[in-house]
Amino acid sequence: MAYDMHRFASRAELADSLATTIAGRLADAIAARGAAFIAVSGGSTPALLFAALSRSAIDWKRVTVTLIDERLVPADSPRSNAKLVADRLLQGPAAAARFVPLYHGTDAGDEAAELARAELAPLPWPLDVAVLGMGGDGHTASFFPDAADLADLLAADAGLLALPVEAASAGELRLTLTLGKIVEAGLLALHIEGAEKLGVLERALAGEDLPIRAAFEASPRPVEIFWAQ
Ligand SMILES: O=C1O[C@H](COP(=O)(O)O)[C@@H](O)[C@H](O)[C@H]1O
Repeated sequence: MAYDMHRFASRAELADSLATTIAGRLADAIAARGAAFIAVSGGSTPALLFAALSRSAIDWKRVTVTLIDERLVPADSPRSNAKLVADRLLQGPAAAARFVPLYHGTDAGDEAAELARAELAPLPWPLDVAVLGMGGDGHTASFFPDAADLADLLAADAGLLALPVEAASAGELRLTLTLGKIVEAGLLALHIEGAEKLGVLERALAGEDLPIRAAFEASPRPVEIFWAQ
């Protein structure tokens, strides 16, 4: 397991630094092949990051944005990660980006996964950037510790692209990108904030069997950890 730890004095500094790093990777991808592809997480953590990233002066019309994971809820639900992206990231210059959601109007897990796969398959894989978050329970993407089939989900064929996830602690049914597709990203960043999450991450890195550990184990390159108190 390899990683680089980037610590910041404030969450605003973290957001600016991570946004600059991501924008640089996207600009490099655009220069190299005319397009860039990023998957972002939802939840409560990324709002500041999204605001900073949305202001980046890159050629956003060449950028495709999708989600690391999603709750199977309508796009106007406050629980929707797509809503967070629409409200906070796809603003200003970044409004020109193409957004590919994971939720397509059904909350039936297998059907939702099939619809998402059809949208995801033609995208320009591998991801240039994947931004993971982590819950206080050690989940990342929608790999929840109490998902009955967690081992199968983590080991799923990367080519499946999207997997349905059911876990009591997750609330709604969810979709997640496969771990294999996430860790293929040219830049795999983990964005976490607060002492509690840092403690959870440290336990995972020390050997505790939490889902976040699987991302580090699967990643072929160092995971870039961005943390602020
Ligand atoms: O459920 C989710 O939680 C994680 C972490 O969210 P946070 O609110 O603690 O920041 C997030 O990475 C994931 O995308 C989201 O669906």
